[in-house]
Amino acid sequence: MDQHAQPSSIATLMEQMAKMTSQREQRELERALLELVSAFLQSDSIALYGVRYAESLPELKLLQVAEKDSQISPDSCGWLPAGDDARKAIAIGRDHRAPWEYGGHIWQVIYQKNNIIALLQIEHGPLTPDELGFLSGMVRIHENYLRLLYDAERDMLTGLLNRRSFDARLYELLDNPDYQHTLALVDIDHFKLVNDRYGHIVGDEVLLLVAHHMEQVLGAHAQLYRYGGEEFGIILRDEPQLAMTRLEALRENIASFNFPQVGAVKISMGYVLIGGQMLPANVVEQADRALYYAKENGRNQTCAYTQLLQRGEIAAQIPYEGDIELF
Ligand SMILES: Nc1nc2c(ncn2[C@@H]2O[C@H](COP(=O)(O)OP(=O)(O)OP(=O)(O)O)[C@@H](O)[C@H]2O)c(=O)[nH]1
Repeated sequence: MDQHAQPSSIATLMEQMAKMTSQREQRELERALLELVSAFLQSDSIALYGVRYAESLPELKLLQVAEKDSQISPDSCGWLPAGDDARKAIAIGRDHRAPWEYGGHIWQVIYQKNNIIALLQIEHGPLTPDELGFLSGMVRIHENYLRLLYDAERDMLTGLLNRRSFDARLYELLDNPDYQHTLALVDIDHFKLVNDRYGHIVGDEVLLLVAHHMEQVLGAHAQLYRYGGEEFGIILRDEPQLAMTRLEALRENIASFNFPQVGAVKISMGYVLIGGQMLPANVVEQADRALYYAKENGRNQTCAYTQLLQRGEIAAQIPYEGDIELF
């Protein structure tokens, strides 16, 4: 800790707190939390790590760092197995959510929906009761805002990302194409029949289970969205050939599952490489046309827009040139 640093005034802290609670994006919210804690504790080094589990062992990824003269860029850091101190802090954080001092650091876990998703590591000596209370309170406020952000971007029924997040992600990908991505649209076959025969609640259960299978089969390779109704969107970090293999694995996985009460449920999919299209609406339209073809030609299959085009099965799409979208 810097012995000569002046404690921040209440006015400065309130301003920092207002800044934190005005954030609408997770990374900005985390950045503001670090600034606030840094202003209050006058610590020379604070790091925020993301936490995930690989075969029940915690792994950490540096998300944000507030450090004097730091050369570290969080963007260059990947997931690494948690060190002994961090592992201990996470284990203690499961029962004890208050800040905890160990090995010259203060550790504080951050929860989201009963899971530890992040870990604060603050270089600091033992905290006074006031400092402990402040840090604890700030982290609770941060968690409340994380929850609001989480709910705003998710679908209530399936827990997948919602349509709003889908649109935002497509804009992002078309604006900054980094490496290849594929968009697939998924539609449950004859889903109306499920609702008609077994009722809406069973229909909801089918949607939930389909989402669960998507997470199980594609979770590590794709972002999953509930696009609307019984339709899902998948953005795969793969070129179309590999995407096809993964999508077929999903289709077969769902087709072989015995859905409670309903029995067999099938899905149809259409996909396209993201890139070169002018607007998100063009990408969606291309995937949708491949999906429509799959539906019209037997269902329970996966169709590629580009292949259908090359084979002359569908006509080329006329891009929406007049569709001016201002963002
Ligand atoms: N249970 C439930 N049903 C939904 C939900 N959203 C949309 N649906 C139903 O999904 C069904 C979609 O039916 P259709 O668009 O006719 O398509 P389909 O029966 O799946 O037939 P194909 O797509 O042609 O194979 C309708 O019955 C909607 O009421 C939901 O959140 N829960």
